Amino acid sequence: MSAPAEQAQITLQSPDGARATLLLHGGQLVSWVPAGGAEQLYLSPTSRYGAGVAVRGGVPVIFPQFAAQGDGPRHGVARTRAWELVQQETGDRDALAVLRLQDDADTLRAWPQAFALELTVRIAGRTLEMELAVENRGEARFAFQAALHSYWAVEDAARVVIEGLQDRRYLDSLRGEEGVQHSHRLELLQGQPIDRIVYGPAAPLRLVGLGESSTRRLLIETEGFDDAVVWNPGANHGLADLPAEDWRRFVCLELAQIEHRPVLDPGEEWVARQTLTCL
Ligand SMILES: O=P(O)(O)OC[C@H]1O[C@@H](O)[C@H](O)[C@@H](O)[C@@H]1O
Repeated sequence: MSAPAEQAQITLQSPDGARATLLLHGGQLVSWVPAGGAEQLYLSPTSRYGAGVAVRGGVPVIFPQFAAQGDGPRHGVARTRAWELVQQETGDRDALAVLRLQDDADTLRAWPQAFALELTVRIAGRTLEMELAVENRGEARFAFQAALHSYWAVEDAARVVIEGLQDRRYLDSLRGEEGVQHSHRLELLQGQPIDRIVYGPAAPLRLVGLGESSTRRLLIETEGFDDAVVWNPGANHGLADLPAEDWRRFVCLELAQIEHRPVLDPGEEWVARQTLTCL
């Protein structure tokens, strides 16, 4: 599914054939096709678009608040605003774009801090790199949360296994209970919702989709993000911007900074990355 043509978008194509599409709205990556591969991101065909709206799918940028863990808009102010393109380049082996968002009268009403975000997206071969930089451009210290809320396309969410979260403490956001995952593999339950914040996940993580004809493996590595979120709304989701059956079509595995909020003094910057490799 691609975003409507009237949405302002940037297309990246590396010489080896990898492709990606970013919307200026939300600075949101909505498509990544590695060289010789298939679409890796889920984008809801019934997503809404427009000012102030969150697009359902791709990789929304969550900042400065995760979910309802603060007084501001749910999942923050970055995913519902227009970003600007500040750089786009095609190299010998890669293609990249840098998008920027900074505070304005609207964001200051929602969160009274002067900030700048820069998102760098680079594709090459079967790899995608996303770097998020947060800068304090104001005169007061601030703390924040952030996440790259990635919707990975899968054949069947009920047949997905996530590896690499073993022995990690997690918060089950549906039950409000903490637990520890002991097993090496987290298997998603048939049609049941899952919503977990996993603290201090091991890197790398692996998302394994057991398809009818083949097994798909995505390797997820991070520098700078301490947490991960696993989310799927399950069969009875009731989400207006998601077709009833499409809970099967994706799993959100998001790298995030939730438990320990980075604190930035005026002029300071925080940077974190996620690198995906389609195995
Ligand atoms: O519907 P939203 O605001 O995009 O949020 C989707 C999901 O995002 C996940 O990151 C949260 O862990 C879930 O609790 C939430 O339901």
